[in-house]
Amino acid sequence: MLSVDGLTVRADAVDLVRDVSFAIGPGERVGLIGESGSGKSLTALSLMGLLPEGVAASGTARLGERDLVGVPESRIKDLRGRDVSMVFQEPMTALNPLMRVGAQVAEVMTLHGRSRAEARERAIELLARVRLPEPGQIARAYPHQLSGGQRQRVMLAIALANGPELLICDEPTTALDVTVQKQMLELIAEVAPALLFITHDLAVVASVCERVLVMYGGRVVESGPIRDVFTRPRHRYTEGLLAASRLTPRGTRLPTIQGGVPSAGHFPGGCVFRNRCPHATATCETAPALTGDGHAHACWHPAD
Ligand SMILES: Nc1ncnc2c1ncn2[C@@H]1O[C@H](COP(=O)(O)OP(=O)(O)OP(=O)(O)O)[C@@H](O)[C@H]1O
Repeated sequence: MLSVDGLTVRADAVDLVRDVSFAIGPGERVGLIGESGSGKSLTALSLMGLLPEGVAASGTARLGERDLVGVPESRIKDLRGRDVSMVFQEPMTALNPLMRVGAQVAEVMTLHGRSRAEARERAIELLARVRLPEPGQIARAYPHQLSGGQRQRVMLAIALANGPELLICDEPTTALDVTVQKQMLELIAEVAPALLFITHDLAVVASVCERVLVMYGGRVVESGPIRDVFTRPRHRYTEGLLAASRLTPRGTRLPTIQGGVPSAGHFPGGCVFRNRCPHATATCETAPALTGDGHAHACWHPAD
């Protein structure tokens, strides 16, 4: 459904993103990881027609039959927020502080042709869909009256308003505390029609996505199912990322605890794997007894 081929992003004759190709099918959740400056955001912004001035994309990106790259702003404007939409890291800068949130959710629908009455009604349904309590009341609130997590849910409601085929999230939970982050990640995984999810955090990508693309120096250096990439990384950069992450790298001999159940890691905010351990050979279970906070993660895989 989304098909990106040879995407290159350039500024002042310098390639910032080089020859990136990937596809995302309906319902698929794909992570885009890589260090700061590796080109993740520019890749995403290219698909939204939102590159900064002086930065240009070439190559092809198609959503179904529609071109996203190399088309005039007038054309991409019709697709943006309707067929493909994006949730950014900081909702406070994306929301209009002077406008009630219900009106902001409704606006993205009236811009794409819905009547005002219909848009207002649907805005409340959307606020309920992103699990905001008392959606009617929230609709009348201004952004500063909501918590960071609530504002991010409003952004998600806006992104979903026109029933997009693809949702792009760029570090959507980085600014949130761990418990709120976990709830938001679960919600995104549940509601995204198809997802491109950008993050620095490998544990987050393992909890939300089925497939992952690893960017380094503007290129995709590795891609595949999470399980394969995280257990058998082929690129040295991916190995380094895994070693530096909260995930246990392949081949680590894990301590045995409590009747022979070995533990792979402890995630204070909750087990991000929810029994879907990315290690190919792992048996995995949540083991509340381990720490008493209900969120220890027990996971075993053999050393080489
Ligand atoms: N407007 C611009 N003009 C020139 N170079 C830019 C511009 N925006 C970004 N870059 C450069 O392009 C490269 C990729 O940036 P990008 O924002 O896509 O990285 P990223 O992987 O998303 O990083 P982060 O995780 O920090 O957001 C970086 O080297 C950055 O400095």
